[in-house]
Amino acid sequence: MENYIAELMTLAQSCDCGNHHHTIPIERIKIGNSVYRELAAYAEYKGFKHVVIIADENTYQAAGKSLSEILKETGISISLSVIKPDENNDVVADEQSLVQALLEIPVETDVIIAVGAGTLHDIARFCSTKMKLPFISVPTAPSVDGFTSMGAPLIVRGVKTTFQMCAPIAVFADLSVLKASPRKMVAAGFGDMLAKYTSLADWKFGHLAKGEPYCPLVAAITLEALESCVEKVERIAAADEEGIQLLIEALIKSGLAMLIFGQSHPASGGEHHLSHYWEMDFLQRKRPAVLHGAKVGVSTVLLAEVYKGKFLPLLSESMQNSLNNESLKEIMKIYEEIPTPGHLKNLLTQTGGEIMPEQLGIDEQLVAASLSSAHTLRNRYTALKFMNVAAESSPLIRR
Ligand SMILES: NC(=O)C1=CN([C@@H]2O[C@H](COP(=O)(O)OP(=O)(O)OC[C@H]3O[C@@H](n4cnc5c(N)ncnc54)[C@H](OP(=O)(O)O)[C@@H]3O)[C@@H](O)[C@H]2O)C=CC1
Ligand SMILES: O=C(CO)COP(=O)(O)O
Repeated sequence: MENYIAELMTLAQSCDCGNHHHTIPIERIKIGNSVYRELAAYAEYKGFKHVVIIADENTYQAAGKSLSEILKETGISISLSVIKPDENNDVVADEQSLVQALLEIPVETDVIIAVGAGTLHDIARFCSTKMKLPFISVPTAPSVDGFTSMGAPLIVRGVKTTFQMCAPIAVFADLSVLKASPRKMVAAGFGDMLAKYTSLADWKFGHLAKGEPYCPLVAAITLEALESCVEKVERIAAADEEGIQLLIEALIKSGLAMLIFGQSHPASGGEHHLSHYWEMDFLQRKRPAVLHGAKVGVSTVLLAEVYKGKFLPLLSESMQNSLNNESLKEIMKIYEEIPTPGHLKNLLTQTGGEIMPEQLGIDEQLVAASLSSAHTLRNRYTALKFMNVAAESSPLIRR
């Protein structure tokens, strides 16, 4: 994929959207079998003498152990930070995990290797940024698009907040490890991609309605990654080598889109804000975590329903005065083009993903609370925010 990165950088240079495009610092992206030997060769080439692997019990068993053995053969010294689970037995990117990782990274470390899924990558990118050390990404499951992004959604004092940190300098994704990851994580990765239907719509909406920064190139990269998954949903559902490869490539591309833009707008709209709200509620009530991609898959179906059933009528009713007709038509078209909830459910079901909040233990009360409050978690103008802000200011509007 190095050619892909070079192409993106060229396209970004000629993009005239007016936004700053971040340089992609990723020197290598290897997706294949036996790529850990390539990682060891890369580490030697970079002159790294001391590496620290950040993993947890599961991901150490899935990949960290074999990677350590390969690295040892090269004479590189290895330290290990195995992040402890919380009282619900979940590994969470919160203050305790961040401090544990920082304490366990020796001063002589040259590079951090994140071995795991989304949470471990966010812990590693936080440490990497704060300790001014590069980090290498080793995904153990195709579950999120956070491997190549620069944002770290962290739980700080119980609130899920994204901090812009840094991207890895290289990614080594071993297909045999990814194929062996739990099927629920594959379904979650597909859910995180499907969420781009509503996130892309919300991003364009924020731009047209409030002039928020927007980049058509970044949107196109994300859309292309989304469509590549939908077109081959049956291969992803089969979780065979072709399916897993195309899913991890799409997740990596979506992460790159966020990285170029420097913010998560292309990948995270109202559906992510609902998911973050649910996650925080579960943490507060000490309930075991639900996979991020499972939540955003379900919240995408829910929002597709809300946007088509309530937002579109509301929009034509209340926005005619504040937007020119062309923008209004464009916005209507964007939300009309989101696939129907039925179609989204069908896609998620094929991969083994959940489709209804109650399947994830999210009850009606929590859904209702999230629909009226989740928009406050991010400073981003989405249709979800519009519905709430408009509802507050207009007695005509009922949620
Ligand atoms: N930075 C960004 O741009 C993005 C960040 N995110 C963030 O990522 C986080 C969610 O990440 P997600 O990947 O869903 O889940 P986690 O990283 O939290 O991992 C969930 C579970 O996967 C297990 N696991 C991982 N790999 C394997 C494997 N190969 N075999 C067996 N078990 C495995 C872990 O086990 P155990 O922990 O027990 O070892 C863990 O229980 C959220 O905090 C989300 O906000 C999401 C998208 C983008
Ligand atoms: O999860 C993300 C993209 O999939 C990132 O979202 P946030 O930056 O909103 O937390």
